[in-house]
Amino acid sequence: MAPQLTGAPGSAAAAGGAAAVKPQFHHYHHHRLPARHHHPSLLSKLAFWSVCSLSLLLAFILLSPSAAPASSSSSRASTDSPRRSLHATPSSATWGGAAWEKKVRASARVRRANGRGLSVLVTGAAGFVGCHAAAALRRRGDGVLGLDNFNDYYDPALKRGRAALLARSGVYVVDGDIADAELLAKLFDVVPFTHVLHLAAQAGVRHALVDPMSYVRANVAGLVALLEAARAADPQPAIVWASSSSVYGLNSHVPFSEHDRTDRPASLYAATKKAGEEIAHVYNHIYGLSLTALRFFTVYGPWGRPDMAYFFFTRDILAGRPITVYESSGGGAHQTTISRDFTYIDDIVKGCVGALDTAGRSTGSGGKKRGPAPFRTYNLGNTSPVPVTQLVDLLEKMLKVKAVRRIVKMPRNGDVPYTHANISLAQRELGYRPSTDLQTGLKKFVRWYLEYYNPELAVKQKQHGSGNGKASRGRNGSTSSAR
Ligand SMILES: O=C(O)[C@H]1O[C@H](OP(=O)(O)OP(=O)(O)OC[C@H]2O[C@@H](n3ccc(=O)[nH]c3=O)[C@H](O)[C@@H]2O)[C@H](O)[C@@H](O)[C@@H]1O
Repeated sequence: MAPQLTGAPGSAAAAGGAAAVKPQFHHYHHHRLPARHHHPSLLSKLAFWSVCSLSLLLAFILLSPSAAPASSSSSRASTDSPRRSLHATPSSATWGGAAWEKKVRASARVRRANGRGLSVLVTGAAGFVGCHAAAALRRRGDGVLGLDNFNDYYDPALKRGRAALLARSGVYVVDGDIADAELLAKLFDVVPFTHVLHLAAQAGVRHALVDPMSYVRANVAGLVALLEAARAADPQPAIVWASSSSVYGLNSHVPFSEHDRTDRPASLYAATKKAGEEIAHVYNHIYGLSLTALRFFTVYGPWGRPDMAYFFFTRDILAGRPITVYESSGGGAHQTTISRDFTYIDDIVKGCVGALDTAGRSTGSGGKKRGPAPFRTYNLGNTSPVPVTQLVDLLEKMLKVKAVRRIVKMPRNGDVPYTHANISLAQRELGYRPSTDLQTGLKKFVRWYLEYYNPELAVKQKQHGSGNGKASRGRNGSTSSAR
């Protein structure tokens, strides 16, 4: 791991920019009615069905982020001046213009001495996994361009921090949304990407109870927007993308193998990832896109996601706040303890890079399939599940603070009790070999966390090898991240 990235952020929450939608379709329905010859009941029926169709159409448009009007594209087609993205993002992103294109090209340029390398578009590059993967690719000389909408699912400052690190190593992260078809078309136009590492997503299992539509926008509509752009691109890139261990849902056959059932998701998040796997199959089948889905198992590490348990447990333990630890509500052979196959970020990054390196080519061009292309699915886990209670024990030891535990029965919030990856397929075909156990990886996370959020405590712990856990809050504030 490069010194600047001793941990990693997970997949960035993507898409979902609220587009201003102008309903321009009223006339379409009206002008089809020959007004004079209608019987009153026929008229009322027609009026009724018109209203129904209009409502449906309106609902569809309002719920679809890719529905931004593509009007006035000609006036915006100039490459000479920057323009606002069609999809508002919290940062009011701009893109376009000659200087912008130059930056995009420079970032995506392969830097290996032999000139042979990948040119990769990394979506969700300001996210946890995205930022680490982009940095790893850049380190070996591949061309890397990032794309992220910097949304506020969790503290955007953390995402900006990751993007700043990438900028220092020469990776530019375009501030834009995967659902912005115009932006994607432009990117593929400017750079003939060989690969896309698609990590932009709405992540998090429990948040789907709070904002279900954000999952549909990012993980379904956003994925389709990306695949549409990729299938129309010439050359078509090979695509490697983040699915999730959560697709195994209520599967109780362990360890989870790629051959196991994935048709019983326990959360909307899982259902949208599963939908993504099916959608990917369609694009592989019709357009010859090379598609590889990676099922990540609870990825953790430095620069991680504040919405994940290991992260906010750390924050709350340090602040002396109680943490809620779920215990099994019983039933099922493997469900006595809530456990996760926690997987360290560097191992996940190796899996991503292995998947990119072994991805066969897409066979289509300009939207036309020329032959069968690879369609692959791999588990990327650690293959050694650890109970969540043990995770808390480890954190207490490393932080030197006793946690205030509130033990509660696991609520029906989309969580599954147990995950355990069978990784033999990834081992065989990607050369994937995870090498970091939870204790080692968590130590690296805690070191990063203290340095980032609580540098005084970090120094104290380093100097004295002990801490009282009540040290002052760091310059970034240990409670700053949104959940
Ligand atoms: O592997 C995956 O596919 C998924 O991993 C994580 O989901 P999860 O494993 O549920 O990770 P956390 O949300 O960090 O939860 C870890 C464990 O802590 C437990 N937990 C969570 C929250 C809490 O307050 N208390 C608690 O005991 C959960 O039930 C779970 O067993 C990510 O959040 C998902 O985005 C990802 O797709």
